[in-house]
Amino acid sequence: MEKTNQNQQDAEKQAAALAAVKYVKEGDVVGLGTGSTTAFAIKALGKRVQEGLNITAAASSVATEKLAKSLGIEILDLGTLSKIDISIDGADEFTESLDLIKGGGGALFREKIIASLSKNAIVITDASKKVKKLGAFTVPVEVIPLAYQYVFDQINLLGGQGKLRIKENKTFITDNGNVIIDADFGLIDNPAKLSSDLNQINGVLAHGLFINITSKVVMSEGTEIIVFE
Ligand SMILES: O=C(CO)[C@H](O)[C@H](O)COP(=O)(O)O
Repeated sequence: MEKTNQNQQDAEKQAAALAAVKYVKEGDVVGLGTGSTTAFAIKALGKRVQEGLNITAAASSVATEKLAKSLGIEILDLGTLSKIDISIDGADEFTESLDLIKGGGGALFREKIIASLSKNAIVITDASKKVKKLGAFTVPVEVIPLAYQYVFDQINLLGGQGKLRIKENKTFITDNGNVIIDADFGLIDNPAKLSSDLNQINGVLAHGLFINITSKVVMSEGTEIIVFE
């Protein structure tokens, strides 16, 4: 990506993050996603905390937990929570019907738990993430390692082309100790059906299709903030 485009995209990410952080209220339990857009939100939230806002938070990744703690945000154990008031997370793609592909950063499982627990699951994006149909971005599928080949073959039977995620010349391992298959299904006509088909494969911990979980998408485009809900 050219530098000016990158700067523009970062400015949009930050603007969406700042707009979303305004929804957080005193006393809220806040779910924190993972990624570069969410990092802008965590920093803005940290600032509000330093100014006196009382909140607690749940983190979707080790990286997010580390960043939040460094800013003075108290982190709760996700496994003990039955509800989250509001969550803020990014996405790799979204449609106007609020279906998403997530997991580019590999935190999809905990992100899905956080979004599922959230009364108000807010997604923040720059304008490049909005699509008519999901699927230009491959669907991340988190797989328990011993089921790798089985899941790979099942993805193939569903019409997908899987690829083991590699990062810095090594197999990418998630915070949960699993691997990720990035699955290319082409443009997806029926994301809800594909989501349910992937859920039924033994060995799949989670996949990056987020269907009917999101409350609103706060998107920044140029100088405008557009909210889809
Ligand atoms: O799902 C995610 C991590 O698992 C991220 O929210 C997604 O990849 C978007 O990342 P970024 O904000 O860096 O563009």
